[in-house]
Amino acid sequence: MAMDSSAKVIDGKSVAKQIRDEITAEVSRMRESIGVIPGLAVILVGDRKDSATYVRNKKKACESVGINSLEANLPEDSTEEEVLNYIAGYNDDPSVHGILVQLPLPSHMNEQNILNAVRIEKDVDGFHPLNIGRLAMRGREPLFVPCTPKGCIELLHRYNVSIKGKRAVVIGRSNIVGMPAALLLQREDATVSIVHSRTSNPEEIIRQADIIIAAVGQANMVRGSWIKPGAVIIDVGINPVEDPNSPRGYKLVGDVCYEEAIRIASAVTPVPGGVGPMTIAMLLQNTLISAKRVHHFE
Ligand SMILES: NC(=O)C1=CN([C@@H]2O[C@H](COP(=O)(O)OP(=O)(O)OC[C@H]3O[C@@H](n4cnc5c(N)ncnc54)[C@H](OP(=O)(O)O)[C@@H]3O)[C@@H](O)[C@H]2O)C=CC1
Ligand SMILES: Nc1nc(=O)c2c([nH]1)NC[C@@H]1CN(c3ccc(C(=O)N[C@@H](CCC(=O)O)C(=O)O)cc3)C=[N+]21
Repeated sequence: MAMDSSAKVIDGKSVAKQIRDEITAEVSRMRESIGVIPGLAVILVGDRKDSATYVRNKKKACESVGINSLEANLPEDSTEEEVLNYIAGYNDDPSVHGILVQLPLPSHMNEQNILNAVRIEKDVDGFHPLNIGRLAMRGREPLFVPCTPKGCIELLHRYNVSIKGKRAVVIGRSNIVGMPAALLLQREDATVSIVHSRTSNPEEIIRQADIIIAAVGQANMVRGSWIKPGAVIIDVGINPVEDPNSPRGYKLVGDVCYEEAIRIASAVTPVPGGVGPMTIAMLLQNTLISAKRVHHFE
């Protein structure tokens, strides 16, 4: 069995580019036929370096497809009320079709109050409890699906990985990635197990997976010996590790040991260049969906 040479790299960066091209075409068709330009508002509180980088990337991505981007940069010591005021302003602003509050928020703020305040019609992150609730229920449809899990499923679809009836294991159960990823896989008729920090024998469970979505935040945690030969691996983790050879002094690695995984899996997403760019593409897609929906534009 030629496991070694058959493993495929799932190129999230190029799929994301393809999706951005599709969005660019739709945005200009919409502008030309009804004169509406989709708008995304991003609220960033504090000056975490990683968050600032992500917000900058989101803004650049908006510009690249012709979506208007608005940005509110609030100081770390802002009050919850100030954040809520910005949300209220964007909720009422008809030029804004999507609102994203960058997470994590400073610890003195109540994340739940803030996420609840975003109008569900503009909840392009899909984090409002009503959207998550609908995602969890059979026969209901959320207005928006969370971007990172949506990007993971989109990669599986675009690489013709069938999900129905397969055993999927999601590692991690966070509100923003693991939990909605498990719900989406279940909606796609996979048989889903969730592994978390209290799981006993995680390796044994992970080894049964035809599809693995890893969203843990632990560099290289999943080893080659934990992987069933031929499994498909979506690695969401983004972990900085020291690297004296890089000009920044660090490099980014996933939650899965890539060098080992590529020898045994049938397909693997790299880090960087895997899920990250897809997250941003899905955010643009959700913003477009929102603008189309309010303006009844097909
Ligand atoms: N590519 C992208 O677009 C994105 C990437 N990320 C990256 O994905 C990773 C996960 O992010 P996020 O979900 O926000 O992280 P969280 O820290 O919120 O959640 C981590 C989850 O992993 C579980 N976990 C932690 N340690 C272990 C372990 N040793 N074994 C099994 N499970 C474990 C935790 O379990 P428990 O619930 O028991 O605590 C928790 O459910 C991070 O590296 C983050 O940077 C995040 C968002 C988007
Ligand atoms: N409300 C909210 N919504 C989010 O979607 C959200 C959030 N908060 N908080 C933080 C996480 C993280 N996240 C990423 C987005 C893009 C990349 C990304 O583009 N990564 C590139 C490059 C990374 C780099 O070089 O720094 C890659 O993996 O190739 C990574 C991570 C969105 N998140």
